[in-house]
Amino acid sequence: MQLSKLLAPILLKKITDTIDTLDITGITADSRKACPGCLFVALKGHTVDGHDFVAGAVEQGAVAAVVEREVEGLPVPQIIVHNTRDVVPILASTFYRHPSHSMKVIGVTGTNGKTTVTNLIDKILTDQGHRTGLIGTIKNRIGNQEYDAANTTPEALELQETFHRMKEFGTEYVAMEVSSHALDLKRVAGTRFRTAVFTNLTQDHLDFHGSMEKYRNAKGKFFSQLGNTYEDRLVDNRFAVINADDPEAGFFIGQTVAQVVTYGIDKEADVRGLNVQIEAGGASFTLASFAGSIDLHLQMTGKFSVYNALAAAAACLCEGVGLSAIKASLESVSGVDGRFERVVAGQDFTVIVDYAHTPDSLENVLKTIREFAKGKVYTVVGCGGDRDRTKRPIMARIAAAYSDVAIITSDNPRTEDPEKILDDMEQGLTDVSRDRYVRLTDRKDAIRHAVGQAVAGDVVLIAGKGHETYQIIGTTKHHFDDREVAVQAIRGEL
Ligand SMILES: CC(=O)N[C@H]1[C@@H](OP(=O)(O)OP(=O)(O)OC[C@H]2O[C@@H](n3ccc(=O)[nH]c3=O)[C@H](O)[C@@H]2O)O[C@H](CO)[C@@H](O)[C@@H]1O[C@H](C)C(=O)N[C@@H](C)C(=O)N[C@H](CCC(=O)O)C(=O)O
Ligand SMILES: Nc1ncnc2c1ncn2[C@@H]1O[C@H](COP(=O)(O)OP(=O)(O)OP(=O)(O)O)[C@@H](O)[C@H]1O
Ligand SMILES: N[C@H](CCC[C@H](N)C(=O)O)C(=O)O
Ligand SMILES: [Mg+2]
Repeated sequence: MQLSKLLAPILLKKITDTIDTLDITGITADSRKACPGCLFVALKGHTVDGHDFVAGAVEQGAVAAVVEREVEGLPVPQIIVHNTRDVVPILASTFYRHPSHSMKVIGVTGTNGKTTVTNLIDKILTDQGHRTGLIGTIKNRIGNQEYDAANTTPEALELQETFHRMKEFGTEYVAMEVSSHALDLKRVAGTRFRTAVFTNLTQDHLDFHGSMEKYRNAKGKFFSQLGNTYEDRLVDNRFAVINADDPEAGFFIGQTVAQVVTYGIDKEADVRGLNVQIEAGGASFTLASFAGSIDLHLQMTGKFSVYNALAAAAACLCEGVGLSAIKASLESVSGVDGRFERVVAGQDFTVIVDYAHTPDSLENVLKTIREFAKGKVYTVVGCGGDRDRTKRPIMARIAAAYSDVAIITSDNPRTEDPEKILDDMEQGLTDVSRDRYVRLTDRKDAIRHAVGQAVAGDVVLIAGKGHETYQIIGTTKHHFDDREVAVQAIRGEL
């Protein structure tokens, strides 16, 4: 693509040399991925500054660079802009010819439930015979082809390239998770969304956002940007699907000019779950909506699963999918990888692996378990290193409050000292008696201990890692799968 065409929509401060005849073959923000003929964009990161790698990118073949400040001695033209992070999503979307404009992209944001809701939306739309794509924490998928996901929401360049490949494949619908980091770091700024879904807002990521208000405002941007240009509104409908029961529902509704569709259980809503029954093997409810009412029996349990099903149903009702089709798809889902996943290896007690890594999700999962546990509840839980420190004592307190025994342990300590993370967790246990919790730094020891104590009728919850198949210690990823370790522990092979 001609560089001058690519730069047309961008407000430039200065160009250091003529670019009239320059064609570029690609764009990258990572010097290590620079190819001959590409454009390099220098981003200031949390660890390093991309401006320090412009020369390296040029050595690898970059023919021009977009920068915030001129780098001395470069043999290629430099395009100087005010903020490269603002510019990169526009460049990415323009380079790939705005792929999100020709698909219906349904984005899901919220502290908990994004992966589950996107998977449910994807299931309903795929069952309708649509070509679909999925972007999220566990994996990205185009048709039947799966790709590893480094982040829940990819950086703008990777995202637009993924959209491009989806479009080439003939994808009609994309269900994607939109994290608050992505909103803050402008990863989705170049994306046109058909629908924005809000699940809930509770504490997480305070290390990154600084306060709950800033965290909420980051998510608010998703709704304020939805269909907010005149041109956008002329094209087709935009929907904001909002959890009416969340205390912040009003805030999110107030942010958007899109058509609001609410869902909920406790409060009046456009798509409502009535007569909710939670059992060990699933959840039943009546879905009452503007399209009629229908009874549903989910294989997934917990009130939170009803919310996730309602969110997915509301988003798909906006697409004109019929209620009975929605029911059939939702009822056929046995669960999502690593979310309330049962581990069965011949034992006479229940073992559940779940991705609860926030105070709210842990509380929800434990409340659900408490509703059907006949015996004792053992909870294995840790908190991630290099992440929100303030959630650590809260999560430990929740684990102890709802369990007979809480086993606090490590969950991706990353570059922090695992013992310090456990010290932080223990701050929440100062008034909990010592026989109600155990501290075992090694996650294998913690799982072995919980499984070793459990007898018939008991429940062991292993929380925090879900689908993850690794434990990050320092900067090294070691293979670790809670489900595998649980099976080994049950079989006495640990
Ligand atoms: C805080 C955060 O989001 N960090 C992301 C960020 O890393 P960073 O700011 O440290 O980047 P950096 O290493 O300083 O590099 C700055 C720039 O220099 C470039 N560079 C760097 C080195 C080099 O040799 N050459 C070079 O050009 C880099 O490509 C980059 O453009 O940019 C990286 C490259 O795209 C991301 O992988 C990284 O995500 C890290 C792995 C991460 O853990 N992110 C988490 C916090 C996150 O985003 N989580 C949310 C989900 C949360 C949830 O769902 O609950 C998510 O969407 O995944
Ligand atoms: N609607 C919900 N409300 C509260 N907790 C939920 C909800 N849905 C799922 N959970 C809990 O949160 C955990 C994570 O669910 P899920 O992976 O769907 O969320 P997520 O928002 O994608 O998380 P992440 O931010 O890590 O990507 C689940 O394992 C479950 O414990
Ligand atoms: N998306 C979340 C995942 C947390 C998963 C948990 N296992 C941890 O490592 O803290 C994050 O990056 O904060
Ligand atoms: Mg997710």
